[in-house]
Amino acid sequence: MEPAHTLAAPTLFELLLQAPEAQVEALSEALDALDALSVSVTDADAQTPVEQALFGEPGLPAPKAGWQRSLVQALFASEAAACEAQQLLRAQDFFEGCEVCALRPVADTDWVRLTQTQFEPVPITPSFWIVPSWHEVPAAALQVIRLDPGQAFGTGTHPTTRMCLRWIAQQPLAGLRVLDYGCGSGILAIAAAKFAAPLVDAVDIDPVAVQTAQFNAVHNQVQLQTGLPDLAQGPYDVVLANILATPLKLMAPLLAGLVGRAGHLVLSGILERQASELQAAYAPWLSLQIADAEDGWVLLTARAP
Ligand SMILES: C[S@@+](CC[C@H](N)C(=O)[O-])C[C@H]1O[C@@H](n2cnc3c(N)ncnc32)[C@H](O)[C@@H]1O
Repeated sequence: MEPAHTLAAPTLFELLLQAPEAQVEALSEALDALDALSVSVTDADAQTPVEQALFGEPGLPAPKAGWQRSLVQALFASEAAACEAQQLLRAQDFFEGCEVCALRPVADTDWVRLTQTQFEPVPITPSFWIVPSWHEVPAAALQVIRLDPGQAFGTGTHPTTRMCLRWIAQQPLAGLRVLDYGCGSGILAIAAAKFAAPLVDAVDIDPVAVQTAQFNAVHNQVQLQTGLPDLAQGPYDVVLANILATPLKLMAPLLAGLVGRAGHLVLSGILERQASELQAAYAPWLSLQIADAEDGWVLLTARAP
């Protein structure tokens, strides 16, 4: 078994938010997208005279996602991930009316067990799997990325990552130059290299993600050029970016400008209801279409002329 370098940190970090009922669902989905290990919602007014009970019919889900004032607790594997989630959430339109109550370490005495039980091998296609280092490779897995959950987003368990991976697995990438913008763990860049792309750049604003991507590339026997965003110098045949909708909108001129002639732009991290805003933001350069959808998230792709 390979050493699981990312399991060394014994502490989880809690991001505690207060949110009005209408925002709880969007907030929980976004925390999930930001690689929270778990998200739980409780009544902010519990044990007070205005406490509300939420009862569903027996056998049916609760009638609402949250209480009038909900406490949303998300656990992260690192302080950096919790801080980044906080910053990205603050920039989202649905954060209005929400507030951050705490960002603090929480003791976790059985982190290895918790992590290992939460991350099983993930099939992307019947023959392409993401497999943690402590698992045997499933017999059906002909193409494999070995990846452990750690300090950077991207384990293959989230729909936004899975949709990008499915897209990569369907493309003839031989001879193409690929950029993974916002690489996190490097999972998309590693997949592109495994699916025959000869030149792959992976960039992130978070230096820990850059390091993690390089570590994961070495452990998967692929070559990536990793670095901070300045490393990205177009034109690329494929630009992949799985970031949230607000930063993707702001980065429209930059990302569209990195795509070469007949190149592909692949954007993820976008909720269904945000697709048209993104299409409008990129319209001066590229015509984004919905190429895939999963659990309320969409994958938007465009081909340059
Ligand atoms: C949702 S994670 C995606 C990770 C991985 N590519 C995947 O698909 O699972 C988004 C990543 O984008 C990075 N990021 C956020 N804003 C960025 C920006 N303006 N420039 C570069 N990277 C950014 C974050 O640090 C984070 O690692």
